[in-house]
Amino acid sequence: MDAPTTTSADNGTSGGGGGWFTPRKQPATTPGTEQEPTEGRRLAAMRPVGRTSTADGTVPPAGQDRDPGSDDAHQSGPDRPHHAGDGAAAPQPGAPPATPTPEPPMAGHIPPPHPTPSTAPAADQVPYAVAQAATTRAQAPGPSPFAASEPLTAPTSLAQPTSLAQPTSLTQPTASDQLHVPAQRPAPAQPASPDAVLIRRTMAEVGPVADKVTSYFYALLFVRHPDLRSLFPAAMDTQRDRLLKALLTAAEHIDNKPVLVDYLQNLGRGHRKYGTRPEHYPAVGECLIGSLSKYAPDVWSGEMEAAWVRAYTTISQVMIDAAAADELRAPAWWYAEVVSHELRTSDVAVLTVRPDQPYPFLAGQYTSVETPWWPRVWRHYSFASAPRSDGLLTFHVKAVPAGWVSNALVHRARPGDIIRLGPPGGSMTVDHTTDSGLLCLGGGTGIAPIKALVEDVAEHGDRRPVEVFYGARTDQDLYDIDTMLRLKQSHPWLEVRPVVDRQGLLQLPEAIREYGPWTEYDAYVSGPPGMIRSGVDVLRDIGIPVSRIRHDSVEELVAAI
Ligand SMILES: NC(=O)C1=CN([C@@H]2O[C@H](COP(=O)(O)OP(=O)(O)OC[C@H]3O[C@@H](n4cnc5c(N)ncnc54)[C@H](O)[C@@H]3O)[C@@H](O)[C@H]2O)C=CC1
Repeated sequence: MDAPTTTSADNGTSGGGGGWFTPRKQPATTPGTEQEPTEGRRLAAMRPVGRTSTADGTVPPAGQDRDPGSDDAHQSGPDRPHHAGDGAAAPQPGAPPATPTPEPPMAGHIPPPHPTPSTAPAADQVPYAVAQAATTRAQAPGPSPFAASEPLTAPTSLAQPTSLAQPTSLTQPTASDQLHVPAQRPAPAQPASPDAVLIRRTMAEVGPVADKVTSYFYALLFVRHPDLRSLFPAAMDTQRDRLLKALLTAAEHIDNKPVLVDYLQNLGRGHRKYGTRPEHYPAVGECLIGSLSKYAPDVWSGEMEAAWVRAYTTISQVMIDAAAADELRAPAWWYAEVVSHELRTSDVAVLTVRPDQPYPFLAGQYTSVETPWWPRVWRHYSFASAPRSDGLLTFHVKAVPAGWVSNALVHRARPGDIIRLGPPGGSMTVDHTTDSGLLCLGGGTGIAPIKALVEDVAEHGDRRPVEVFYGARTDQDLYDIDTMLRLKQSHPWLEVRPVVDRQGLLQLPEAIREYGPWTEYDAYVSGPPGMIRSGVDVLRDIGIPVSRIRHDSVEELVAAI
């Protein structure tokens, strides 16, 4: 994600407010308690997780604590890439938002405030299945293999409304923080509900003017609720529409409850790090309705608005419930100190950090990262190792053109710097209930989570065959090949095959055709969006059912710019 970002709404809040929606359940904490009050204490109390301190209090090089195959132990080797990027032109900290002045809000558009949670439309509108899931989930990320059947990728771009009945292509960009879950679940083959029909009608109408809708939405939000501005990055140009896209994506999938609940719960949990509170949701809902009604005047009606209110109420409630449940078991974010920074190539660095509190995650997952140089700008990166006894976390970061976070992490970060981490996400994890082989495709820095998966299999002692195809553009770009070959030497069940592009004649996915058969393998694909797309195509073509193909959300990769 960051590593796959999973798409992530690198920013966001929810909120806007008209009062027509009242959260059913309020978290126990009061506004702000997650953030400022604890921040100073946590920074002051930064402590090692596991055994990382030496007798003199210094932190030893991360590699000293790792097993032979760790990134930290690795040396040499060319290297390379990472993530899709960090964004557009780097903004100046504190730069004003690129939002236009909104036209006067439409008077009387938002229904009057609803006073009590119990009578709020939300409570009644949340389907049982959704409500139940919202209260029973939010536990550990879980190994949740998600079987990928058709990539029901979220819809995406405002300009391209999609149908649940028609799995969208992997090319669809989406938004949100943990949007990758929906991309890999099957869509129910049932007729769209009346609300879904209305919502899609709106989407089709606003699609051609998506940019205007986005600009207006944020302008409205910040003008009406200036207090929410501080929850967003100073420069909004590259991520201003992620929140809106996430909401629209969710609304469009309002019929697909299993996918929607997973997605929204991740979204709700992920929004804790932005400081999002339940009371922010009505503000966002009001501005969402205001924006849509303004730009879809020909189809907008009371019936249409009611459908959106119901959808948003459901969406909000699931997010709020997930965040509240998460509050009981995990911090909104973790501070982490950089303890090791190794430049593998001119643009790829391997960073190891020590979180201030234990950080539970599963091999194959990713997290979001915020640097001190770009406040509130978050990017996703995969964990490059399975969970370690010393609690350290390693990331592979490639500095991409105009990438704020990636360039900061590669070229600016040094041991001692403090970054923040969001919660773990992603379902590209090993299913330990089977003994199927693993066919892994890692392109560029996409090798990071693949390495974690290999370590995970090794730690379980499964002895399952694991075949890794490691693709790169040049020999120098195989920055972690030494590590992978060391792992291979230690584990007879592991095969590692570097695949260097032959002037574009042979790219990673195609190389697997020369080996096999792979029909008994579970497949894992990690790398740039184009590689994931073609990788999934090749895997299906050689007979691996889509339900056995796992990858992070392409949308997140795209969003991780
Ligand atoms: N840093 C991290 O933790 C993770 C990063 N990623 C993603 O991995 C990507 C890595 O970027 P780079 O290192 O620059 O990789 P890259 O662009 O150099 O590509 C690596 C290899 O992937 C294959 N490939 C690339 N594009 C392809 C296409 N369209 N079709 C078929 N094969 C293709 C080629 O074999 C290429 O050599 C980024 O998009 C990043 O978001 C994914 C997971 C984790």
